[in-house]
Amino acid sequence: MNKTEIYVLAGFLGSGKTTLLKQLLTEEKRQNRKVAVMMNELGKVSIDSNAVDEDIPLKELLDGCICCTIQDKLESQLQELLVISKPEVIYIEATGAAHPVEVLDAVMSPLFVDRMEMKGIISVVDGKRWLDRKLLSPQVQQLLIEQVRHADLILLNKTDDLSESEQSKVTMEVQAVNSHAFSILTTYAKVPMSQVRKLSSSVKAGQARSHAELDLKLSTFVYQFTKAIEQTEFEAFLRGLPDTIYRIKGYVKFHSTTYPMLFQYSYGMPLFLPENMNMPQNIVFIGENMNWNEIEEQLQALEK
Ligand SMILES: Nc1nc2c(ncn2[C@@H]2O[C@H](COP(=O)(O)OP(=O)(O)OP(=O)(O)O)[C@@H](O)[C@H]2O)c(=O)[nH]1
Repeated sequence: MNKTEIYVLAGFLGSGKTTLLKQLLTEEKRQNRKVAVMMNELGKVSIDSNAVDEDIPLKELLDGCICCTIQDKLESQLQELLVISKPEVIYIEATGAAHPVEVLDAVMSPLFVDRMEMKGIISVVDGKRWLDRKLLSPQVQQLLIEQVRHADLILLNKTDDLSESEQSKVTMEVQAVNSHAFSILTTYAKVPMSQVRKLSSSVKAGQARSHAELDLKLSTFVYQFTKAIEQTEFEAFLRGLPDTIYRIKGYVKFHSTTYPMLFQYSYGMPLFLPENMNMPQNIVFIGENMNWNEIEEQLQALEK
């Protein structure tokens, strides 16, 4: 099964996400790739959807943020795209108010995570707004920083509004917040497609890297259980996890249960909910500075 590549376009209101989306769609079309788009806007009516040509499957999530109020809707629409349209790539434009960890969380559903390859988060930064960020409320400043901190590729956009010294200042400040992501100065979000294709933020079981290698940034890891495991051993595994794991969710089958249980874990708190049918035993992890290889070994040990 060919997996669909997923890219999340993040960045504050007005930074240039839709402008970027248009560039990417033009380039994908030129390369004859099958594309789909999901757009999330906070208002009741779509403003940016005319940026997408009619022949591209488009799902719109209006009047709510994908990271909170309309997560279920996102799940069903994404599943429909993955199962019916089966594009080679899906671009998801998040609202400017979305936190990257929560967007990843909303997108990586254990029900169909094996159909997709999370390629990464591309954050667009409005250079002037970044330099003037002290004028914004502390919450908004924090959001701007989080959107940069968790990105896999950063576009320092609207450079036509910046002097050369301001461009260097934005570059230095952004790299100080996130030195792992490639950052690039752009006007009208013109980014070389080769930079976009290079991204890869997910790790799948069996693909883990060398032992010492940490994923220094935010990354995701997917494991598929093939057997039932012992609940007490799983709970002991959870207690030993580092606090840089923000989220785990998925379906886990225990020796004591007939069907896999829905399992949710955020910021250290586990929750188990019984299911009454067989679910794919995928489990999704989202964390930062993680050696997923170690986690994979511990999970394999639970299955022995
Ligand atoms: N001067 C200048 N304007 C730009 C640049 N990139 C985008 N814009 C303009 O900035 C405005 C906002 O761009 P969008 O791409 O709509 O930004 P967005 O992040 O999608 O905005 P929201 O959907 O409101 O969050 C538009 O008028 C763009 O034409 C740039 O590099 N320079």
